[in-house]
Amino acid sequence: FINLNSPSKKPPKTLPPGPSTFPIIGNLIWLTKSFFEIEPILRTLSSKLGPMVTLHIGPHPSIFVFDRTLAHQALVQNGSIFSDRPKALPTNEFMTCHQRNISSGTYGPTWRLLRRNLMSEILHPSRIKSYSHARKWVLDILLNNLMKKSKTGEPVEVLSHFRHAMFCLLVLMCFGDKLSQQQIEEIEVVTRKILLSSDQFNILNVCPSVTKVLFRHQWRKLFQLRKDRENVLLPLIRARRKAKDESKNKETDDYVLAYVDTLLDLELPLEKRKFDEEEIVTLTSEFLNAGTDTTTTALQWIMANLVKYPKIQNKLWLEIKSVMGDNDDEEIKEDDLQKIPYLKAVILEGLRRHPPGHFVLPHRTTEDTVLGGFWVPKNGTINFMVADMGWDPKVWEDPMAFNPERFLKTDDFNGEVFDLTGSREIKMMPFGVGRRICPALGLALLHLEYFVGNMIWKYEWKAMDGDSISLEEKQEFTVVMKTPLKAQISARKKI
Ligand code: HEM
Repeated sequence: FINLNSPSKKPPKTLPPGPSTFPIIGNLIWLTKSFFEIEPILRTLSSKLGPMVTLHIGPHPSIFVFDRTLAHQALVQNGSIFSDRPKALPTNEFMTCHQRNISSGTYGPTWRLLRRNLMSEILHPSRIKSYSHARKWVLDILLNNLMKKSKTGEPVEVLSHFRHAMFCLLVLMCFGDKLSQQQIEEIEVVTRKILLSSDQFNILNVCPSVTKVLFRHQWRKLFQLRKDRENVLLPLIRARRKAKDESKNKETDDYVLAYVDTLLDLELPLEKRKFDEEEIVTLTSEFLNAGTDTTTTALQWIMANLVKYPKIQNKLWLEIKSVMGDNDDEEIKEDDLQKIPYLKAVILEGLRRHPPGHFVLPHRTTEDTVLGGFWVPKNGTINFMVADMGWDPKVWEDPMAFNPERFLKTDDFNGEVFDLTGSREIKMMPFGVGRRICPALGLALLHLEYFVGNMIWKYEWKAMDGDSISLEEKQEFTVVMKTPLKAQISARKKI
């Protein structure tokens, strides 16, 4: 790795290899493609060209890295150069109030302030603990809904139940109050609409001055989506501000600090003003997007594998039983989770085999630099092949098999519990690594362990007669099951 600012180094000026392309038109065509369409093309290119591949997408080269050692060199060892985000495409810029949120924010004081606020105010372990009654409330909703549905005798299509549970939880963390199921559903509908429509608006980013005329209906649709989001979220933000002003949010038993509370008084470091309402809508909507879809997707993949492989499900249940004893009526408490190492192994294996995102969010370099012997230009976009790293046969034996046992062999990890942050070495990176690593890694793992553990403890899950669970993938906002999981669910018999 060479820092080109060092005068003694002669920089190579060769970009990583890539396919030949028609200038301008070729660049524009890539812009219209989703990551899911690009992924297999990149894989084929990498098998011929090596661990780094360049595509010319839009005005700057986009570099894709397959190699975990190079990912570590870039994101961990040289994080200050590789942690910026590219300038947002026009449609994203519009939806994020000029990138004024965490995930698309440029590497600088505003991003730092927002990220630190989220991590210290909401994602700090003691604060996460304060939401434990919310998790119990949501677990009851989820278990009741699943059981109600299964009593009809029909196989249960679980995805909508998982998603609703995650929305109940994240909406509560975001806005503080237990909203009605109808209000939560409204938020769910508008958030999903925005997530699912992002590819549909890709075309608008090709010469916006032209598409604003040619595709004005599409632009109008995008405006309407932003308005719909505002209509649903703004009343909640205002209600919380009013409550704060009137009662100074007395620390009563019911009171929990919500994400929106922490945003109301925050001051933009450069502009020296508070965030306006539209910006707070963007930030709360980011919280809901980032927290619900990823976890819902992971939940579905993990439960699908437990249905597909009953032996693994049974082993997990027996291990839970060894901790819970005959307390069949009790749910697994959060403090009990760490006593069930096989549960952690199942979750890690789920995230390795089926990471919800097959890429990280695009990063941008702040300097000319060199990685893997190639030039990475300043302002170049660089991304990392998350799924491929978790499936690397040089690291993982029989990588496409679902085998949680691999996470129990601590000798493979120098006698330690597996480190997901990749700080010393990357073996997989479903949450990214380095300065842009998912700030909610701990919360996400807790949600997955708590809900998967309890769903297996309370119910037995079986495939429908004659049905084999298909692991085929489909790209939505995350990479989801092409055929959503349907299962027969029954209460565990007392033994
Ligand atoms: C299984 C669940 C989750 C997975 C697999 C996941 C994965 C990721 C990944 C891959 C990134 C991008 C890292 C990069 O660009 O290098 C990311 C960023 C982010 N995630 Fe998560 N995430 C999950 C859950 C959550 C939850 C529950 C929240 C919030 C409540 C959240 C909030 C964020 C935010 C704000 C960022 C942007 C960080 C930044 O740019 O500094 N995520 N996540």
